[in-house]
Amino acid sequence: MTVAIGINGLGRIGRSLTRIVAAMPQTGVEITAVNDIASTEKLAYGLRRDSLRGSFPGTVTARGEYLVVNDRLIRTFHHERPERIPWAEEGVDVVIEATGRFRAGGAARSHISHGGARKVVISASADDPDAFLVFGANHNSYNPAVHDVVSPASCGVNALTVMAKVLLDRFGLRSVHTSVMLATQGWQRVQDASVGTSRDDPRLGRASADSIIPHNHVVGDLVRVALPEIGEMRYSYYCVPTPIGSLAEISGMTDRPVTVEEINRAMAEAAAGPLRGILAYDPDPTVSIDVKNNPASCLFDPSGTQTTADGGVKVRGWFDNEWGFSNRLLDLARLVGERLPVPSSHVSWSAA
Ligand SMILES: NC(=O)c1ccc[n+]([C@@H]2O[C@H](COP(=O)([O-])OP(=O)(O)OC[C@H]3O[C@@H](n4cnc5c(N)ncnc54)[C@H](O)[C@@H]3O)[C@@H](O)[C@H]2O)c1
Repeated sequence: MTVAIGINGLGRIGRSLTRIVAAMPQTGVEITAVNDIASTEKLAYGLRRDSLRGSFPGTVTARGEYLVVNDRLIRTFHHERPERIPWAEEGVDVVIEATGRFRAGGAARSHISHGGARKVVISASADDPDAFLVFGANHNSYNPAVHDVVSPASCGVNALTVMAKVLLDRFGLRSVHTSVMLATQGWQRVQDASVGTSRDDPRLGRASADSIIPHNHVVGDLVRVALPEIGEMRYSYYCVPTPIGSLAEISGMTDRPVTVEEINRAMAEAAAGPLRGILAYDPDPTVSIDVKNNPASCLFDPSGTQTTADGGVKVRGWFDNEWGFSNRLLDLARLVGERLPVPSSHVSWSAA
Protein backbone atom coordinates (compact mmCIF):
# COMPACT_ATOMS: atom_id res chain seq x y z
CA MET A 1 0.00 0.00 0.00
CA THR A 2 1.25 3.49 -0.83
CA VAL A 3 0.16 6.36 1.40
CA ALA A 4 -0.60 9.61 -0.47
CA ILE A 5 0.93 12.53 1.40
CA GLY A 6 0.35 16.26 1.17
CA ILE A 7 2.80 18.70 2.72
CA ASN A 8 1.71 22.13 3.94
CA GLY A 9 4.87 24.29 3.93
CA LEU A 10 7.83 23.36 1.75
CA GLY A 11 10.49 24.91 3.98
CA ARG A 12 13.43 23.18 5.72
CA ILE A 13 11.28 20.26 6.91
CA GLY A 14 9.10 20.05 3.78
CA ARG A 15 12.16 20.00 1.53
CA SER A 16 13.86 17.35 3.67
CA LEU A 17 10.71 15.21 3.40
CA THR A 18 10.71 15.62 -0.37
CA ARG A 19 14.39 14.72 -0.68
CA ILE A 20 14.01 11.64 1.53
CA VAL A 21 11.03 10.34 -0.44
CA ALA A 22 12.75 11.05 -3.77
CA ALA A 23 15.86 9.17 -2.67
CA MET A 24 13.89 6.12 -1.54
CA PRO A 25 10.97 5.48 -3.90
CA GLN A 26 10.08 2.32 -1.94
CA THR A 27 9.26 4.14 1.33
CA GLY A 28 5.54 3.27 1.05
CA VAL A 29 4.63 6.93 0.78
CA GLU A 30 4.15 9.22 -2.18
CA ILE A 31 3.97 13.01 -2.08
CA THR A 32 1.07 13.90 -4.32
CA ALA A 33 0.58 17.58 -3.42
CA VAL A 34 2.26 20.44 -1.58
CA ASN A 35 0.92 23.80 -0.45
CA ASP A 36 3.11 26.83 0.16
CA ILE A 37 2.66 30.57 -0.19
CA ALA A 38 5.75 30.60 -2.45
CA SER A 39 5.36 30.17 -6.22
CA THR A 40 5.94 26.80 -7.87
CA GLU A 41 9.12 28.16 -9.51
CA LYS A 42 10.52 29.24 -6.15
CA LEU A 43 9.62 25.90 -4.58
CA ALA A 44 11.45 24.10 -7.41
CA TYR A 45 14.50 26.30 -6.93
CA GLY A 46 14.44 25.70 -3.16
CA LEU A 47 14.54 21.96 -3.78
CA ARG A 48 17.28 22.18 -6.43
CA ARG A 49 19.65 24.36 -4.43
CA ASP A 50 20.18 23.94 -0.68
CA SER A 51 22.90 25.77 1.22
CA LEU A 52 23.19 23.05 3.85
CA ARG A 53 22.52 19.81 1.96
CA GLY A 54 23.90 20.68 -1.47
CA SER A 55 22.22 20.48 -4.84
CA PHE A 56 19.34 18.06 -5.33
CA PRO A 57 20.64 14.63 -6.37
CA GLY A 58 18.28 14.36 -9.34
CA THR A 59 16.07 16.73 -11.30
CA VAL A 60 13.46 19.23 -10.13
CA THR A 61 11.53 21.54 -12.44
CA ALA A 62 8.35 23.60 -12.29
CA ARG A 63 5.72 22.74 -14.92
CA GLY A 64 2.62 24.88 -14.53
CA GLU A 65 1.13 24.07 -11.13
CA TYR A 66 3.25 20.96 -10.71
CA LEU A 67 6.70 20.20 -9.43
CA VAL A 68 8.40 17.50 -11.47
CA VAL A 69 10.76 15.67 -9.12
CA ASN A 70 12.68 12.91 -10.89
CA ASP A 71 9.75 12.49 -13.30
CA ARG A 72 7.18 12.27 -10.46
CA LEU A 73 4.48 14.95 -10.56
CA ILE A 74 3.58 16.82 -7.36
CA ARG A 75 0.64 19.21 -7.55
CA THR A 76 1.27 22.63 -5.99
CA PHE A 77 -1.30 24.82 -4.21
CA HIS A 78 -0.68 28.32 -2.85
CA HIS A 79 -3.22 28.99 -0.12
CA GLU A 80 -2.47 30.93 3.05
CA ARG A 81 -5.26 29.31 5.08
CA PRO A 82 -5.32 25.52 5.61
CA GLU A 83 -9.09 25.30 5.14
CA ARG A 84 -8.75 26.43 1.53
CA ILE A 85 -6.39 23.68 0.37
CA PRO A 86 -8.29 21.09 -1.75
CA TRP A 87 -6.22 18.06 -0.75
CA ALA A 88 -8.98 15.67 -1.84
CA GLU A 89 -8.45 16.72 -5.48
CA GLU A 90 -5.10 14.94 -5.35
CA GLY A 91 -6.27 12.01 -3.23
CA VAL A 92 -4.19 13.04 -0.21
CA ASP A 93 -4.57 10.64 2.73
CA VAL A 94 -2.25 12.27 5.26
CA VAL A 95 -1.24 15.94 5.48
CA ILE A 96 2.05 16.80 7.11
CA GLU A 97 1.50 20.28 8.53
CA ALA A 98 4.98 21.85 8.26
CA THR A 99 4.44 25.61 8.03
CA GLY A 100 5.10 26.18 11.74
CA ARG A 101 2.03 28.47 11.62
CA PHE A 102 -0.71 25.96 12.38
CA ARG A 103 0.52 24.05 15.41
CA ALA A 104 -2.87 24.07 17.10
CA GLY A 105 -4.91 20.94 16.55
CA GLY A 106 -7.98 23.01 15.63
CA ALA A 107 -6.30 24.80 12.71
CA ALA A 108 -4.63 21.60 11.56
CA ARG A 109 -7.95 19.75 11.74
CA SER A 110 -9.32 21.87 8.90
CA HIS A 111 -7.09 19.89 6.52
CA ILE A 112 -9.60 17.11 7.22
CA SER A 113 -12.87 19.01 7.72
CA HIS A 114 -12.42 21.37 4.76
CA GLY A 115 -9.61 19.92 2.63
CA GLY A 116 -10.79 16.33 2.56
CA ALA A 117 -7.58 14.74 3.89
CA ARG A 118 -8.06 11.87 6.33
CA LYS A 119 -5.34 12.40 8.96
CA VAL A 120 -2.87 15.15 9.92
CA VAL A 121 0.66 14.92 11.29
CA ILE A 122 1.93 18.21 12.77
CA SER A 123 5.69 18.63 12.32
CA ALA A 124 6.25 20.18 15.75
CA SER A 125 5.35 19.94 19.41
CA ALA A 126 1.77 20.92 18.63
CA ASP A 127 -0.54 22.68 21.10
CA ASP A 128 -3.37 20.17 21.43
CA PRO A 129 -3.04 17.17 19.11
CA ASP A 130 -5.05 14.01 19.71
CA ALA A 131 -1.77 12.26 20.57
CA PHE A 132 1.98 12.80 20.81
CA LEU A 133 3.61 9.71 19.31
CA VAL A 134 7.37 9.34 19.66
CA PHE A 135 8.89 6.47 17.68
CA GLY A 136 10.66 3.96 19.84
CA ALA A 137 8.66 4.98 22.94
CA ASN A 138 4.87 5.20 22.54
CA HIS A 139 4.11 5.10 18.80
CA ASN A 140 2.29 1.79 19.28
CA SER A 141 -0.40 3.65 21.24
CA TYR A 142 -1.71 5.13 17.97
CA ASN A 143 -5.45 4.51 17.77
CA PRO A 144 -6.95 5.32 14.34
CA ALA A 145 -10.45 5.48 15.80
CA VAL A 146 -9.71 8.50 18.00
CA HIS A 147 -6.44 10.03 16.74
CA ASP A 148 -6.99 12.30 13.73
CA VAL A 149 -4.31 14.93 14.42
CA VAL A 150 -1.04 13.58 15.77
CA SER A 151 2.39 15.02 16.47
CA PRO A 152 5.76 13.33 16.88
CA ALA A 153 6.65 16.16 19.32
CA SER A 154 9.93 17.86 18.39
CA CYS A 155 13.36 16.78 17.14
CA GLY A 156 14.87 17.43 20.59
CA VAL A 157 12.16 15.42 22.34
CA ASN A 158 12.79 12.48 20.01
CA ALA A 159 16.54 12.52 20.67
CA LEU A 160 16.07 12.71 24.43
CA THR A 161 13.28 10.15 24.56
CA VAL A 162 15.15 7.30 22.86
CA MET A 163 18.13 7.68 25.21
CA ALA A 164 15.84 8.02 28.23
CA LYS A 165 13.92 4.91 27.13
CA VAL A 166 17.08 2.77 27.20
CA LEU A 167 18.18 4.13 30.58
CA LEU A 168 14.71 3.70 32.03
CA ASP A 169 14.20 0.15 30.77
CA ARG A 170 17.65 -1.09 31.72
CA PHE A 171 18.58 0.78 34.89
CA GLY A 172 15.59 2.81 36.09
CA LEU A 173 15.75 6.60 35.80
CA ARG A 174 14.59 9.45 38.06
CA SER A 175 15.47 13.07 38.98
CA VAL A 176 16.05 13.75 35.31
CA HIS A 177 17.60 16.92 33.88
CA THR A 178 17.85 17.35 30.11
CA SER A 179 19.60 19.84 27.85
CA VAL A 180 19.07 20.42 24.16
CA MET A 181 21.25 22.62 21.97
CA LEU A 182 19.35 23.21 18.77
CA ALA A 183 20.92 24.36 15.49
CA THR A 184 19.75 27.66 14.01
CA GLN A 185 16.08 27.74 13.01
CA GLY A 186 14.50 29.62 10.10
CA TRP A 187 12.33 31.69 12.44
CA GLN A 188 15.40 33.19 14.17
CA ARG A 189 16.71 36.62 13.23
CA VAL A 190 19.96 37.57 11.51
CA GLN A 191 20.07 40.86 13.43
CA ASP A 192 18.42 41.82 16.75
CA ALA A 193 14.67 42.36 16.33
CA SER A 194 11.84 43.22 18.73
CA VAL A 195 9.07 41.96 16.47
CA GLY A 196 8.58 39.23 13.93
CA THR A 197 9.51 36.09 15.84
CA SER A 198 5.99 35.51 17.26
CA ARG A 199 7.63 34.16 20.42
CA ASP A 200 7.17 35.64 23.89
CA ASP A 201 10.75 35.63 25.16
CA PRO A 202 12.55 38.75 23.84
CA ARG A 203 15.84 36.83 23.70
CA LEU A 204 14.43 34.79 20.83
CA GLY A 205 14.55 37.93 18.68
CA ARG A 206 18.32 38.28 19.18
CA ALA A 207 20.79 37.78 16.33
CA SER A 208 21.15 34.02 15.85
CA ALA A 209 24.80 33.88 14.77
CA ASP A 210 26.11 35.91 17.70
CA SER A 211 24.77 34.11 20.77
CA ILE A 212 23.76 30.94 22.50
CA ILE A 213 20.12 31.81 23.21
CA PRO A 214 18.10 30.17 26.02
CA HIS A 215 14.61 29.06 24.95
CA ASN A 216 11.81 27.90 27.28
CA HIS A 217 10.62 25.06 25.01
CA VAL A 218 8.79 22.41 27.05
CA VAL A 219 10.81 19.36 26.02
CA GLY A 220 10.75 17.73 29.45
CA ASP A 221 6.96 17.57 29.62
CA LEU A 222 6.77 15.92 26.22
CA VAL A 223 9.40 13.31 27.06
CA ARG A 224 7.14 12.41 29.98
CA VAL A 225 4.13 12.13 27.68
CA ALA A 226 6.02 9.48 25.70
CA LEU A 227 7.56 7.88 28.80
CA PRO A 228 5.13 8.47 31.69
CA GLU A 229 7.17 6.21 33.98
CA ILE A 230 9.76 8.97 34.26
CA GLY A 231 9.05 11.01 37.34
CA GLU A 232 10.05 14.60 37.96
CA MET A 233 11.95 16.17 35.11
CA ARG A 234 13.69 19.49 34.38
CA TYR A 235 15.00 20.78 31.09
CA SER A 236 17.16 23.42 29.44
CA TYR A 237 16.96 24.36 25.78
CA TYR A 238 19.33 26.59 23.82
CA CYS A 239 19.39 27.84 20.23
CA VAL A 240 23.03 27.67 19.14
CA PRO A 241 24.72 29.18 16.08
CA THR A 242 25.40 26.00 14.15
CA PRO A 243 23.74 25.59 10.72
CA ILE A 244 22.78 21.97 11.28
CA GLY A 245 23.46 19.29 13.88
CA SER A 246 22.11 19.49 17.43
CA LEU A 247 22.93 18.02 20.83
CA ALA A 248 20.85 16.35 23.54
CA GLU A 249 22.04 15.43 27.02
CA ILE A 250 20.29 13.66 29.89
CA SER A 251 21.41 13.39 33.48
CA GLY A 252 19.62 11.64 36.32
CA MET A 253 19.76 8.91 38.93
CA THR A 254 19.54 5.21 38.15
CA ASP A 255 18.11 2.59 40.56
CA ARG A 256 21.60 1.21 41.28
CA PRO A 257 25.17 2.34 40.54
CA VAL A 258 26.08 1.55 36.93
CA THR A 259 29.32 1.80 34.98
CA VAL A 260 30.05 3.76 31.82
CA GLU A 261 30.63 0.44 30.01
CA GLU A 262 27.22 -0.93 31.09
CA ILE A 263 25.42 2.15 29.79
CA ASN A 264 27.30 2.23 26.51
CA ARG A 265 26.69 -1.49 25.98
CA ALA A 266 22.97 -1.03 26.65
CA MET A 267 22.80 1.80 24.07
CA ALA A 268 24.75 -0.21 21.49
CA GLU A 269 22.47 -3.20 22.00
CA ALA A 270 19.33 -1.08 21.66
CA ALA A 271 20.72 0.56 18.52
CA ALA A 272 21.40 -2.84 16.96
CA GLY A 273 18.13 -4.33 18.25
CA PRO A 274 14.75 -2.88 19.21
CA LEU A 275 15.61 0.75 18.41
CA ARG A 276 17.42 0.03 15.11
CA GLY A 277 17.02 2.99 12.75
CA ILE A 278 15.79 5.26 15.55
CA LEU A 279 18.82 5.17 17.83
CA ALA A 280 22.27 5.01 16.20
CA TYR A 281 25.58 4.39 17.96
CA ASP A 282 28.99 5.66 16.87
CA PRO A 283 32.17 5.47 18.97
CA ASP A 284 34.12 7.65 16.51
CA PRO A 285 34.78 11.09 18.10
CA THR A 286 31.91 13.25 16.84
CA VAL A 287 31.15 16.96 16.48
CA SER A 288 27.78 18.35 15.52
CA ILE A 289 28.28 18.61 11.75
CA ASP A 290 29.09 14.88 11.59
CA VAL A 291 25.43 14.04 12.23
CA LYS A 292 24.30 15.79 9.04
CA ASN A 293 22.02 13.49 6.97
CA ASN A 294 21.82 10.87 9.72
CA PRO A 295 18.26 9.48 9.62
CA ALA A 296 18.18 8.37 13.28
CA SER A 297 16.37 10.36 15.98
CA CYS A 298 19.60 10.25 17.99
CA LEU A 299 23.23 9.32 17.33
CA PHE A 300 24.47 8.15 20.71
CA ASP A 301 27.98 9.31 21.59
CA PRO A 302 29.59 6.91 24.08
CA SER A 303 32.39 9.38 24.83
CA GLY A 304 29.82 11.55 26.62
CA THR A 305 28.79 8.97 29.21
CA GLN A 306 29.64 9.75 32.84
CA THR A 307 28.57 8.07 36.08
CA THR A 308 28.95 8.63 39.82
CA ALA A 309 29.27 6.00 42.56
CA ASP A 310 25.79 6.75 43.94
CA GLY A 311 23.96 6.03 40.64
CA GLY A 312 24.27 9.40 38.91
CA VAL A 313 24.45 9.20 35.10
CA LYS A 314 24.89 11.56 32.18
CA VAL A 315 24.62 10.67 28.48
CA ARG A 316 24.99 12.54 25.19
CA GLY A 317 23.48 12.16 21.73
CA TRP A 318 23.60 14.14 18.48
CA PHE A 319 20.77 14.65 16.02
CA ASP A 320 20.21 16.16 12.61
CA ASN A 321 17.25 18.30 13.64
CA GLU A 322 15.82 18.34 10.12
CA TRP A 323 16.76 15.00 8.59
CA GLY A 324 16.24 12.70 11.56
CA PHE A 325 12.95 14.36 12.48
CA SER A 326 11.73 14.30 8.87
CA ASN A 327 12.37 10.56 8.79
CA ARG A 328 10.20 10.18 11.93
CA LEU A 329 7.48 12.33 10.32
CA LEU A 330 7.45 9.94 7.38
CA ASP A 331 7.41 6.95 9.74
CA LEU A 332 4.39 8.47 11.46
CA ALA A 333 2.62 9.39 8.20
CA ARG A 334 3.15 5.81 7.03
CA LEU A 335 1.88 4.34 10.31
CA VAL A 336 -1.21 6.53 10.21
CA GLY A 337 -1.82 6.04 6.48
CA GLU A 338 -1.49 2.27 6.55
CA ARG A 339 -4.15 2.01 9.24
CA LEU A 340 -6.76 4.15 7.54
CA PRO A 341 -10.12 2.47 7.40
CA VAL A 342 -10.94 1.33 3.87
CA PRO A 343 -13.70 3.60 2.48
CA SER A 344 -16.94 1.68 2.03
CA SER A 345 -16.79 2.25 -1.75
CA HIS A 346 -13.52 0.20 -1.78
CA VAL A 347 -14.93 -2.81 0.06
CA SER A 348 -15.48 -5.71 -2.31
CA TRP A 349 -18.17 -8.26 -1.52
CA SER A 350 -17.83 -11.85 -2.55
CA ALA A 351 -20.87 -13.94 -3.38
CA ALA A 352 -22.03 -16.17 -0.54
N1 LIG B 1 13.96 23.07 10.98
C1 LIG B 1 14.07 22.20 12.00
O1 LIG B 1 15.17 21.84 12.44
C2 LIG B 1 12.83 21.65 12.64
C3 LIG B 1 12.92 20.47 13.38
C4 LIG B 1 11.77 19.93 13.97
C5 LIG B 1 10.57 20.59 13.84
N2 LIG B 1 10.51 21.75 13.13
C6 LIG B 1 9.20 22.41 13.02
O2 LIG B 1 8.68 22.25 11.71
C7 LIG B 1 7.93 23.41 11.33
C8 LIG B 1 8.52 23.97 10.04
O3 LIG B 1 9.86 24.33 10.28
P1 LIG B 1 10.84 24.69 9.07
O4 LIG B 1 12.19 24.79 9.66
O5 LIG B 1 10.60 23.80 7.91
O6 LIG B 1 10.29 26.16 8.73
P2 LIG B 1 10.56 27.01 7.41
O7 LIG B 1 10.36 28.41 7.80
O8 LIG B 1 11.82 26.61 6.76
O9 LIG B 1 9.37 26.55 6.44
C9 LIG B 1 8.05 26.99 6.54
C10 LIG B 1 7.43 26.96 5.14
O10 LIG B 1 6.04 27.25 5.27
C11 LIG B 1 5.69 28.22 4.29
N3 LIG B 1 4.56 28.97 4.82
C12 LIG B 1 4.57 29.96 5.74
N4 LIG B 1 3.32 30.35 6.01
C13 LIG B 1 2.51 29.59 5.26
C14 LIG B 1 1.10 29.52 5.10
N5 LIG B 1 0.28 30.30 5.79
N6 LIG B 1 0.60 28.61 4.25
C15 LIG B 1 1.42 27.80 3.53
N7 LIG B 1 2.77 27.82 3.63
C16 LIG B 1 3.29 28.72 4.49
C17 LIG B 1 6.93 29.06 4.06
O11 LIG B 1 6.90 29.68 2.78
C18 LIG B 1 8.03 28.01 4.19
O12 LIG B 1 8.30 27.42 2.94
C19 LIG B 1 8.02 24.35 12.54
O13 LIG B 1 6.89 24.17 13.35
C20 LIG B 1 9.27 23.90 13.27
O14 LIG B 1 9.25 24.18 14.64
C21 LIG B 1 11.60 22.27 12.49
